[in-house]
Amino acid sequence: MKIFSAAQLHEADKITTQKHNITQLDLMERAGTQIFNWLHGRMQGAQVPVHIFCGIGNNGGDGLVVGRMLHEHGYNVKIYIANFTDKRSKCFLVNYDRVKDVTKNWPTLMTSEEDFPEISPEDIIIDALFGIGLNRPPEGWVKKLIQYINSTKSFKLSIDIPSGMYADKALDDPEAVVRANHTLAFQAPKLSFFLPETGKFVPYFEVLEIGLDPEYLHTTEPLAQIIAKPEAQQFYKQREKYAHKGTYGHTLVIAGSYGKIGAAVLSAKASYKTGSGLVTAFVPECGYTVLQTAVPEAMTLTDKEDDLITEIKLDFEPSAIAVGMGIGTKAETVRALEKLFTTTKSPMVIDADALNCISENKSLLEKLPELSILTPHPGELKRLVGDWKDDFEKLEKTKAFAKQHNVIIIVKGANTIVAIENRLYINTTGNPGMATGGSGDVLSGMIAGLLSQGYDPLIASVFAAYLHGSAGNQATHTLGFEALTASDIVEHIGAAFLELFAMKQEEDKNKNA
Ligand SMILES: NC(=O)C1=CN([C@@H]2O[C@H](COP(=O)(O)OP(=O)(O)OC[C@H]3O[C@@H](n4cnc5c(N)ncnc54)[C@H](OP(=O)(O)O)[C@@H]3O)[C@@H](O)[C@H]2O)[C@@H](O)CC1
Ligand SMILES: [K+]
Repeated sequence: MKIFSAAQLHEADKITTQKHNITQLDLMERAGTQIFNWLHGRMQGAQVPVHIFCGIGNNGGDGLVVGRMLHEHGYNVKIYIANFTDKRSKCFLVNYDRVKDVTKNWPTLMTSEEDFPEISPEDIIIDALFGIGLNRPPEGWVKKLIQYINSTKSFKLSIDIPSGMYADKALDDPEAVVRANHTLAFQAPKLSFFLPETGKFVPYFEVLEIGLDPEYLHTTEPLAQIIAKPEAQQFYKQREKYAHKGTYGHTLVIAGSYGKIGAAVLSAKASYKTGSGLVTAFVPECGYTVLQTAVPEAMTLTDKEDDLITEIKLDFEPSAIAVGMGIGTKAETVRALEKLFTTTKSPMVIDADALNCISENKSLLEKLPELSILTPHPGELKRLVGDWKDDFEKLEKTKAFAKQHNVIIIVKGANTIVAIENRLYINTTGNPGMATGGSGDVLSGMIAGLLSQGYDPLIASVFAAYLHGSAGNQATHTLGFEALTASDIVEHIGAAFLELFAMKQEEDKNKNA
């Protein structure tokens, strides 16, 4: 699924009305009807008081359509217009009149704090104050209204976007955003839903299709793309019946130093569990017995040094390499990395301390093989691309860095984001339990495991991020968040593959029935 900017959504709106010979009002009716259907399906006529707060733009117009339909269906609804300016939109005005046609309970015009209504904790609030047309932070009594809404214990449903938040830029005033329990976004989610500073205002959302012009949506380069189950299903390559272990590549995991050999164990195991035919771990001498015991399937090569990696000597050509987990940043290790980068042709995942080595020795960047995959957490990313003022600038800097150095960057976080050239892919799986030591080592091993099997670097990146989050989600079914460890993620990689097609099998069964 694609994510569009506010400007693109306005453009899509315009093109849809022109090409499909419908009016803006028809589109608003569609949008409002979708929200009404969502509510009606859940409320089933319940007489819970519903308070709809409308602005004077088209988001407010949507609120009026919902209010009219709720009235028509006998719901207990009260509509308020936050009358902060006289510049009401055309569609707002038409729908304002239409409400008056169906009820004597006319909308209340609010012009100051004195007009704020009483709201009980059991009531429902619908927030239609501002949509994607917000162009400055809400101020004065309108900001107070948002804070008043937030102070209630009522369930808050935002239409299209929580009012006070922009679709595609940083918040101006976090005190002036509706803290919605749920958001129903039209046609596509907004980029701000997925970034830490703004996403916290959108704990849950659903997308409602409103039939914007398919050609525009298909051909327009989006701000970002969402990787959810339908996309992940398409990435999967079926294994061949006559395959042998050589068919699925030989992954090399270069990891570990004294006290951090576990990073190599997790990564090597994850490569195997993701389907790599063979896995070799290259570790300092002190890791030999650990590896042979903890991952008997893996072959182990060791450095001449006991406690760190100083020279990577290989006796085979790896199909893919994951390097950096727990290796430290000593000068000898940096030299070993430099040699690796300049001599190897294998696709490569560069993680953790290897990234820190690069940050401290920027000349290494020029030596990276093309389309190497860098997997920084926020601290490592900052050391690579420099500081940022907000999440949106972080993405811009990341994209610029990826383009400049012809690499793929996987920004790890609640929504892991993959950047390549000017494009962004946002992962949707994962959970807070996965913020645990070793989780990243598992991801690196998984990406390399997919690379070894011939997945191209971009697909390996986005698919591994999806499977990694999905494995973490599977693990929570029996463990919850707190008890989840990186080893549990590894143990649930199989379940993540199975889950990928679980629904599809059900659908196929239904189709054949
Ligand atoms: N995408 C689609 O295809 C469809 C979209 N639809 C809906 O339209 C919504 C977008 O509507 P919209 O463009 O009218 O903007 P919206 O947010 O309602 O109003 C903003 C208005 O308020 C003003 N204003 C701005 N900031 C302000 C502030 N801080 N404090 C005070 N005033 C402020 C600003 O005017 P200004 O004062 O700047 O002249 C502007 O006029 C969208 O979210 C969705 O719900 C559906 O109906 C159908 C299909
Ligand atoms: K809203």
